[in-house]
Order: sequence, then C-alpha cells, then structure tokens
Amino acid sequence: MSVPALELNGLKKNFGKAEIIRGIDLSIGKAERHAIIGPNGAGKSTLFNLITARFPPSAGTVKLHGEDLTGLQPFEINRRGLSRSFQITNIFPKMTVFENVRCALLWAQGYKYSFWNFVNRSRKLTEGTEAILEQINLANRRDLPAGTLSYAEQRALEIGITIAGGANVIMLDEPTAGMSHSETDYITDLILKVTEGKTLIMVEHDMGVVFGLADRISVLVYGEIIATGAPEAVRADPKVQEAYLGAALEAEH
Ligand SMILES: Nc1ncnc2c1ncn2[C@@H]1O[C@H](COP(=O)(O)OP(=O)(O)OP(=O)(O)O)[C@@H](O)[C@H]1O
Repeated sequence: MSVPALELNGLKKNFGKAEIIRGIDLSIGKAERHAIIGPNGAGKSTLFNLITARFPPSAGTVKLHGEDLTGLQPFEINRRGLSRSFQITNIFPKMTVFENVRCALLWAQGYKYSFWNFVNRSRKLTEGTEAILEQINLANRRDLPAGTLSYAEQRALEIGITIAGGANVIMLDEPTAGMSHSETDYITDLILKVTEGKTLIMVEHDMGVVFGLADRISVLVYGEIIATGAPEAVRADPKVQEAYLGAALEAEH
C-alpha cells in the first residue's frame, strides 16, 4: 500500500482540563478529497490547527507523506507540501489581485520583503502568477485592488494564494461560508479544478458541497471521529444520522 498523504495517530488536544480532540486516527490517501464535518464546537478547526502545527498536540502524531511533523514550525510544514486557507479572509486588500498571488509565490519560493527590483524582472514569477490567475478565473481582474473584488472572488483569490506554492496537500476551512447558492456552485467547481490530482482536506458545513466534492467523509463529534467512509455510506450510517447529519440535512431544506 502506498504511503498516505496524511496520517493521524492517537491525536489529542486538551485546553486546560477540557479534552477537545480525544484520540484521532485517520489516514488520507494521495489525491483523495476528504471532508471533515460535524456540529459546531466539535473540534474541526482545532484539528486543522493541530495538523498544521498552529497548536502542539497533547498526544499523538501527524505524518505528511510518511514523515512525522512533530516539532516542525508551520512554515516548515508548508515547505513540505501542505498549505491551508483560513476561515477569515486572508488577502491584502490594497494590493492588486496580481500582487497578492505574486506575493504568495514569493513566500513559497523563500523570498521575504526585499528584492522588489529583481521581482519586477522575474519572468518566471510573472508567468507563475499569471498561470494561477487563469486557474482561479481572475485573469481579467488582475490589476484591481483585491479589496474591490466580490466576496466569492476574494475567496477564489484566497484559494489561489493557498495553492500558489504548489503544495500537494491543500486544506480549506469552510471555503463556501457565507455564499449564495450560485457563488457556492462556482467555488465548488473551482475547488474541483484546482485540486485535481492533489489531496484535499476540507472543513465544510454545506452538505451539498461536501457530497459534491468529497471522495470520503469523516464525521467529528465531541473530538472523536464517529464515522469515516464514502459519502453514501456515511450518509446512511445511523450513528451519523443521529449525531449530526439528520439535523444538518434538514437545515438545508
Ligand atoms: N485556544 C483555545 N482555548 C480554549 N478552548 C478552545 C480553544 N480553541 C478552541 N477551543 C474550544 O474547543 C472546542 C472546539 O472548537 P473548534 O473551533 O475546534 O470547533 P469547530 O468544530 O471548528 O466549530 P465550528 O464549526 O463552530 O467552527 C470549542 O469548545 C472551543 O471553545
């Protein structure tokens, strides 16, 4: 069997006496699209923060392509091919769309705040930026300040920033939160396109998006995964219906 893209073993997180993540084992394959769903407060964001080393775990390990990430800094994990977005919009509103993506590419390539003269001359960087703008359908918006884009376009830009470094494991935290139906469909198609051949790990509350995108789903309830499997198997699981999905699907209608 090939090495999983991401592997969690016995992962736990306590805040003080509160056990928030209570022993998670999960293996996510290469090029798999995996959704993590569950009620508010179940620990989904905390789990994301553990995987990306924003929080140190209280116990357990996270492995990326078989390599234990214990003790690494978030940027070191990023360099190993894992990139995440945040629930909050994370763009520079006064910079143009083009500059936002170029900046993300620069970071990915290890540049910091200097070298602007060099940057202007760097054809490779410009071409890389243009390729990402095409992928996220924002080529015709390239010279606008990012803050003037529509909400859905800003989220698309954020996805562009997340994929800019060429990571092969992409983590998206509620990518369609706050969107209309048409915006949600638009972003779902975009995610399918830009994660082709990559591993996607996504927290999402919109069940239409989850069932449209995910190869497998894990259901997190009170810090534990109560079910993992293909969408239809998870949907039919009585434990999942009782703990979450019954209410979540009803809320959609
Ligand atoms: N830094 C922290 N210190 C203490 N408690 C925290 C901290 N971060 C999260 N928690 C608690 O951990 C629990 C899980 O929170 P988390 O944000 O991970 O849930 P979630 O599943 O992402 O929720 P939502 O769907 O609402 O975003 C909550 O009870 C929260 O109050």
